Formats: sequence, C-alpha cells, structure tokens
Amino acid sequence: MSFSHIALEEKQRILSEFSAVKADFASRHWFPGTSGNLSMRIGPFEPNEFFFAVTASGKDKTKSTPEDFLFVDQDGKPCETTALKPSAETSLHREIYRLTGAGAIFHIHSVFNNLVSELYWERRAVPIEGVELIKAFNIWDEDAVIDVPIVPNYADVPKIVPEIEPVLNARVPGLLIRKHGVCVWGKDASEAKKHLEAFEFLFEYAYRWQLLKQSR
Ligand SMILES: CSCCC(=O)C(=O)COP(=O)(O)O
Ligand SMILES: [Zn+2]
Repeated sequence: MSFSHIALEEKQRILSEFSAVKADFASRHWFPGTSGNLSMRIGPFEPNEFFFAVTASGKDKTKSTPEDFLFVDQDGKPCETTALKPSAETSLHREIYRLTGAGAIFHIHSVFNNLVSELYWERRAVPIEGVELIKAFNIWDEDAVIDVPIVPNYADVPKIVPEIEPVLNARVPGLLIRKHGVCVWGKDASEAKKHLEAFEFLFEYAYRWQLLKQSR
C-alpha cells in the first residue's frame, strides 16, 4: 500500500494522538535540551514496507507547533514534500519497527536511564529482579527477573543500528543506549507510554537499590 492510500482521517487521528503524547511527556520534563524523539506507525505493516510519523529533528519538543512531525517510510524518507528533517535518530526507530512491528516508539533522555546504562555497562544489561512493576510488560511470573539490554552510543547514529538486533529480547519492550537514553515501544502509543513510565520507575529503583546495598 502506498502512503497516499492511507485515509486522511487516519493521518489526522495519528497526528492528534501524537501531539497529546508529546505534550504529556513535555509536562514530565522528559525532553531536556531538545533531546528525545517519538514516532507512531500508521497503516499496514510489512518488515520491508511501513510508514510512521516522527518528530522533526532539533526542535524544542516542549513546544507545540504545526511543524512538530512528519511522515516517513521504512527507509526514513519523507512521504510528502516538506522542509522538515526527521529526527537524527530515525534509523533507530526504523530498525525497531522492522524487528518488532511495534505501533509506537518513544526515546527519552533521563538522569536515571543514563546512570543505569553506565552502572551496568560491563554486563551490557540492567537486571531488574522481582519488582511488581515488571507486570507493566505483561510479565506475570512470581519474582520475575528481566534484563534491559544496553547498546553502545556512537555520534554516528546509524552505527548503533546493527547493535540492536543481537540484544533484542522479545519479553522486554525497551533498550538503553549507553549514557544517552532509552528507546521503548508498544503495540500503540498508550502501551508504549505505559512501558516508558514503568522503565523509568524501574531504572530509578535499580540505581537507588544499588546505592543502598553499597551503603549497608
Ligand atoms: C540535544 S540531544 C542530541 C540528539 C538526541 O540524542 C536526541 O534525542 C534528539 O535528536 P533529534 O534529532 O530527534 O532532535
Ligand atoms: Zn537521543
């Protein structure tokens, strides 16, 4: 299906949901210093053909303007004529869509996601053990243990892309980029938002628990 075959009402619905999510995240101070980028997929999904709306690069994401988003294809190419540039990290979103078929992907920088990505860098994953909020990922085992993968950060973002597939864990809808931020996903924007809230809680917990253990 070509992008032009997707109904205008569907495009408007996605953009209005997208603006609401972005405003919500801004109110939580999740976009310090223009960081962060968000995307939402639209229309049918095939690993080699899909479309998504993504935040424009370098903008202050706490502001709401008519130029906040653009639609791109699976190669990150704009679907419509625009002067906007897709996020510099669009290649990460493309790869995560390709591998997971997710409906929305959110990337933010926070102090706790940066801290744990460095604290656990040597094992390349943040372990989270038996915390109730793991259930937000639809993991219901008693005392579940999960590992949130960490990939290296490179200034040349496409160099990060091949690091993703080998560490992807079907149970864990997120990954950390070392001393950079987190990418999380879900079947739609509300599930991805739930996952992001849970991850941020769990990262703060993991960091504080480590400090507490060391001080005892
Ligand atoms: C100022 S943050 C550096 C770039 C980054 O990591 C980020 O999340 C925002 O990049 P974008 O191109 O999406 O604005
Ligand atoms: Zn970033």
